[in-house]
Amino acid sequence: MEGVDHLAHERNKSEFDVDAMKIVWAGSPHAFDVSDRISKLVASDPGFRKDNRSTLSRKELFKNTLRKAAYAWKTIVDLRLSEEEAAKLRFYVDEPAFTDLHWGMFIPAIKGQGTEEQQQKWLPLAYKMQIIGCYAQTELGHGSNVQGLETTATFDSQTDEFIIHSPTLTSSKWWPGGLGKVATHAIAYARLIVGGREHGVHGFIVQLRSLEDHSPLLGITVGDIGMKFGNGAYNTMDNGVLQFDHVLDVYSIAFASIAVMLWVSQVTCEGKYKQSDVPRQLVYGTMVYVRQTIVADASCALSRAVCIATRYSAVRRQFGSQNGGPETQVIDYKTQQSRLFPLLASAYAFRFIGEWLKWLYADVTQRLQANDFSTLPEAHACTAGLKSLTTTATADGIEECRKLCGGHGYLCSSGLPELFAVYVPACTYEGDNTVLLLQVARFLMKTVSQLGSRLSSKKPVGTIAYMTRVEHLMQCRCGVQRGFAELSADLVEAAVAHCQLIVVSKFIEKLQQEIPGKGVKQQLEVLCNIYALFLLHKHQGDFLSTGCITPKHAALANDELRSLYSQVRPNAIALVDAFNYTDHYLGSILGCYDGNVYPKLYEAAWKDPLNESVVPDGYHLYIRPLLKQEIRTARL
Ligand SMILES: CCCCCCCCCC/C=C\CCCC(=O)SCCNC(=O)CCNC(=O)[C@H](O)C(C)(C)COP(=O)(O)OP(=O)(O)OC[C@H]1O[C@@H](n2cnc3c(N)ncnc32)[C@H](O)[C@@H]1OP(=O)(O)O
Ligand SMILES: Cc1cc2nc3c(=O)[nH]c(=O)nc-3n(C[C@H](O)[C@H](O)[C@H](O)COP(=O)(O)OP(=O)(O)OC[C@H]3O[C@@H](n4cnc5c(N)ncnc54)[C@H](O)[C@@H]3O)c2cc1C
Repeated sequence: MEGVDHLAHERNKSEFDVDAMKIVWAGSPHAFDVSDRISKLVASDPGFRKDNRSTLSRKELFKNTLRKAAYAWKTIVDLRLSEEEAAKLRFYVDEPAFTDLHWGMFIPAIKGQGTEEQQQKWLPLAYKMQIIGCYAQTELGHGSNVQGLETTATFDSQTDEFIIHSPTLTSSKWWPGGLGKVATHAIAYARLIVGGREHGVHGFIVQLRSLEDHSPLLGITVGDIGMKFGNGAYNTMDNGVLQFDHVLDVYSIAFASIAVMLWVSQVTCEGKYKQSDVPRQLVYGTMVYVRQTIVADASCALSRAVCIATRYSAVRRQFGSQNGGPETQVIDYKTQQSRLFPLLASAYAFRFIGEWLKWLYADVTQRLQANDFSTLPEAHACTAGLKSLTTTATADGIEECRKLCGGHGYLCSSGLPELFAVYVPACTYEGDNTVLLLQVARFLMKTVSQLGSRLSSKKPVGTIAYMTRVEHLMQCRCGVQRGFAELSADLVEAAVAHCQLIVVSKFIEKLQQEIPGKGVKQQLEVLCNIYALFLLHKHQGDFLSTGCITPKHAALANDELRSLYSQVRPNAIALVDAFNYTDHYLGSILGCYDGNVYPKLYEAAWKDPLNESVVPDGYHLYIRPLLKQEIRTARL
């Protein structure tokens, strides 16, 4: 029945202050207020409806996304929302679109790598959306290997301009989000050529389309690369293909390139190239920035899936009826708990590691401004490794949540298939997860060779086993005289172990902070222990081989896990309520707040276009002849 909370009995079991946990999840009372207000604003506005996406054609879907993006911008302007509120609104609109790359990469690239002069030129236009930008780095032939990019930017000292060109088919820019049909400008990465000499990959701001009629400019060929995984999903985004045919950068100011050249290097008006003495990898700065935001995104995506699966697991009953009584809630089965609760713990773990990574990125950015590059290698390794670890775990976790919901998890109305389809490219974009782990492995090898076996002593006591595991994995690999490439698969395992050590240690450090609210810290301690012991159980071979735990310890850890699952059980619904997601944002009948699943599933079925007629199109043409044997049947 509408209005009845079918999960009230679960909510009454909670042993902690849910409202206080909401603040912890949001990060602060202010952050909670903004999230709560904006999520309800979006949920209550029919202009942001999203439950029909799976029934639209690609063109209808894309046009609807453009409508929503324009409507969101109008809402932001009309309500005079702050930058923080506007970002939250785009988050809760929950539709991959060109705006993600405009705000998420194009603007950060200019802010992070542009000089004052170029920021003054481009940022006001970008903030007012008078230009729409994308980040055009990947090419048809190269994505992971940035130094393999083929697009060229040749400096013409006669005209004081750059000629951007795609010399080969494989040099076509390929994948940039927003590029296909919307972006008017790109930050394009190209090989800089000055005076016949090549100076590696640099970034350039290039105008792609007329601001008058949106037609591609002279020398620009641009379009969409076609349908992607899943039906609705990421097909709201116009990932594009772009070719430059000797584009003279005549449509914007003469000096086209962004200041990464002025910051990392310079091209003088006389056509002289001056390499400054900063690490050339600063040209990758935007990727480092996005990787740390992707870690925070992982906690959002995983928590969304876990909220759906947890609420549905409390609603669903299957088997176990005693004397005609109610069947057993599937959330009470130990197998369901052993699959679901580690994901609940991971969602909280990724939330806190995302907070720490945001601090680390801000710290390294501040140091870079003072020409202090001392923490850049660690920042690169951490952002690369944690992006890889959290996105892999989240993609796998969303799929596990779908399976935890049985058959109904496969319905679009569960919200899980689309969430999976939209999320999984995070394991690839912003750096293929294996390629990024190889960067971490390289960092660990260097650290071991510099520090000897002790990778780091600065870890909480509870992580000794985790630290010993990493050192053991590294010693086993570094000890043998074989090349990095030969050992890379093993070193990637050590890299994963290192990242897991960081997540566990930052969760423990979080618990050392002052955390207000009845029972809140206790619940987080249970979740932290679940996260740490679940991984210890999953990788117990590594831990046993280090000798720092015995088989008896491993057995005790497993017993403790079961006990911890029992402690979470009465609090599970409250722990996912703490995410404070609206039904609109969840987009899931199985995860609806009131747990009134079956009537909503049944009602939703009849809304499918296929049910607009009781006799389907095609019956008279194909089925009736079949049934009436009017088609000559093969001799049996
Ligand atoms: C439900 C949620 C739904 C959400 C939906 C939202 C939708 C929208 C979201 C969209 C978000 C993002 C869109 C995606 C955008 C992109 O994909 S942009 C393109 C991303 N591309 C990449 O990430 C490419 C990956 N490759 C690289 O980064 C480099 O090629 C690589 C680092 C692998 C190698 O670089 P090289 O230049 O070849 O360097 P090496 O020789 O390996 O190393 C040399 C030294 O440099 C150090 N290094 C490398 N990178 C960095 C760095 N970034 N910062 C600092 N230092 C770096 C490296 O450690 C070596 O150091 P050493 O010599 O060992 O001391
Ligand atoms: C949805 C989506 C959105 C995107 N948006 C953008 C965007 O806005 N802008 C942009 O510039 N790009 C974008 N990209 C491109 C993305 O950044 C690249 O696809 C990504 O960096 C991976 O590069 P690749 O495609 O070349 O993969 P590859 O490197 O070709 O990966 C193929 C396989 O090779 C393996 N491999 C590669 N190198 C090594 C190595 N050295 N050692 C071991 N294994 C290796 C990988 O692990 C992988 O298994 C997007 C991609 C997607 C899917």
